[in-house]
Amino acid sequence: MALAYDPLFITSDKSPIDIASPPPPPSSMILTQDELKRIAAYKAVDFVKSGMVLGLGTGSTARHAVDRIGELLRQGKLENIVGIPTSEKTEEQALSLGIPLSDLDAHPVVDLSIDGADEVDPYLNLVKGRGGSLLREKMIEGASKEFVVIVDESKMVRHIGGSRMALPVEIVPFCWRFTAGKLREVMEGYGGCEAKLRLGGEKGEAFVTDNGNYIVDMYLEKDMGDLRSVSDEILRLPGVVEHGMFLDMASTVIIAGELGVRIKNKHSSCC
Ligand SMILES: O=C[C@H](O)[C@H](O)[C@H](O)COP(=O)(O)O
Repeated sequence: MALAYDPLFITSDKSPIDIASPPPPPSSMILTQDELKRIAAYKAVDFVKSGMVLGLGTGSTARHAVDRIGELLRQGKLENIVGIPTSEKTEEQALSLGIPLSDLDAHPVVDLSIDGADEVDPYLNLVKGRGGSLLREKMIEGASKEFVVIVDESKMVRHIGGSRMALPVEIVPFCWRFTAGKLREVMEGYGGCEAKLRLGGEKGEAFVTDNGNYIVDMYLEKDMGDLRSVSDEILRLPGVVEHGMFLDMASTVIIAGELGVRIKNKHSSCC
């Protein structure tokens, strides 16, 4: 499907993202958030080459990238792709598109992963997992030589947690209240948080991840400061499996906005 955007608007910015800059001049073309997601996704698929092992992300943005890869395979414009899905949902989508699939056991090194994110800070640190798929995503994207993140501009934040929405932590179901309490205690040293069990079904039961675990969503009260130190403390808690901060993992972030597409590369971002 043809995209309604002007490729001349694709820019590659060497400075940190300035989210305080004045709004762009009015554009005659109003794109929906989903169209922006698709624009970012299609741009990311330009990085894909025949023969690659690809990490296939999860969520409403990554879904467009997976669709596009399927389309290019069908058209014969891509060949010999092996996809490694980051969730059962993506696996189902990829299978329906005829994308050949494998896993990290068979392919411990992934050439390129493409995935969405819930937040991106100016240093390209991410929050992921609001859709519940953070563990497999972190394993596969952590094993990738290149990790391209695709977002619409609403995902850009000044600091991790800055959207005031959930920072997910995957935990084992055993005594989840105890682990949620420990997470609150840890976070007291970093500005405090509310920590709530994520619920999934109509009957108010806990959301269960593809790995059979629960998710506690942390709502931060302040900028946490030293993210590496928060990460280490959270991961030291015995009931915690993984958290949704993806620190220093993204090599490129593609941001689609009303004015076009900006591309941020890790090595051109600040600090
Ligand atoms: O668990 C979900 C994943 O981390 C998603 O990549 C993330 O939540 C972004 O999803 P979306 O593209 O739907 O905003």
